[in-house]
Amino acid sequence: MQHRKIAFIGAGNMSKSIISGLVKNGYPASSIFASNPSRPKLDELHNTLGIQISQSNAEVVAQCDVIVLAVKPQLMEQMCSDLAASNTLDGKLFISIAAGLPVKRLQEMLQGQDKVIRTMPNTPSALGKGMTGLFAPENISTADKEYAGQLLKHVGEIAWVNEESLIDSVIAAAGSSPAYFFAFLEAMQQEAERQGIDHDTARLLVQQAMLGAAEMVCHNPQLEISELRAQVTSKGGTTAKALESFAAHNLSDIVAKSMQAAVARAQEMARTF
Ligand SMILES: NC(=O)C1=CN([C@@H]2O[C@H](COP(=O)(O)OP(=O)(O)OC[C@H]3O[C@@H](n4cnc5c(N)ncnc54)[C@H](OP(=O)(O)O)[C@@H]3O)[C@@H](O)[C@H]2O)C=CC1
Ligand SMILES: O=C(O)[C@@H]1CCC=N1
Repeated sequence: MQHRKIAFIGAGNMSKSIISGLVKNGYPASSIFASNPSRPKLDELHNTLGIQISQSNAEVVAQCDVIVLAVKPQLMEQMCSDLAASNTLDGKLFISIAAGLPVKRLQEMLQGQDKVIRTMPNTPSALGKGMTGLFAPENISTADKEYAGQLLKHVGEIAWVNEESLIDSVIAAAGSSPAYFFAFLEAMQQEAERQGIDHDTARLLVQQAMLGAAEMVCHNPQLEISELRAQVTSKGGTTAKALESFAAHNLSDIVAKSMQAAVARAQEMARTF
């Protein structure tokens, strides 16, 4: 792929995850720039990954062709307005990773720059195991779409959606969902410890079971996930009892409502920011 010069505006958790994955998977560090108001995160990125850094957004933008908008949604408007004042944005491709900010709103914030692709990545990108949803409006060229897709393929799987509203569903299913799995594992580890297993062993038990389960899902695409569940569930056995307890507490409903809450928050952010 082309290794266009790319600037990450905001060097927080998500930028760090994507940049780590990019460098580990062969995107040249010399073509990756990041800016951030405070220094420590930049220094860490420079020292560990060898990328170019600056505390000035305008400075990195001036040197790059692709700009990743990676600040918190509530800070995006101010940051874009400051950038637009630098008069260095014409012709550049913008890739937003922000939750809840529609392309149209981002174009307004960028004061008329219209080459904006909206994406929703997740933090496992740092290990090359990311999942990113992408949406490109009609004015985006095939070359820019291909670049954005290939860029994010460096850090995991990608899925294009053809309606922008579906990006909110990508947030609920993949952007936010690593945290759901962490919360589930935390609860399991806690209960294993309560039952008498020591802290480290409890962690090993739940993390290895989760990894094994995830690998089984990935390696058996021909099987529905429900079939993999059935294979563990001996008639009259222990798993059946645990699953009965999940059902009695409406696990599916809990999950559905939580994902709907994530979508609703994304929609609320679109109205607020
Ligand atoms: N975390 C996640 O799992 C995911 C996050 N996202 C999206 O990624 C974006 C960033 O989130 P996340 O990385 O978690 O947040 P972080 O707070 O970790 O990172 C945001 C960074 O932006 C910096 N920043 C603040 N103001 C400016 C500015 N004016 N110019 C440049 N940088 C600035 C902050 O610097 P400082 O701390 O020094 O103030 C901080 O380092 C959000 O829009 C979020 O919706 C998307 C998918 C997943
Ligand atoms: O919690 C958030 O708003 C961001 C978007 C998806 C993951 N983190």
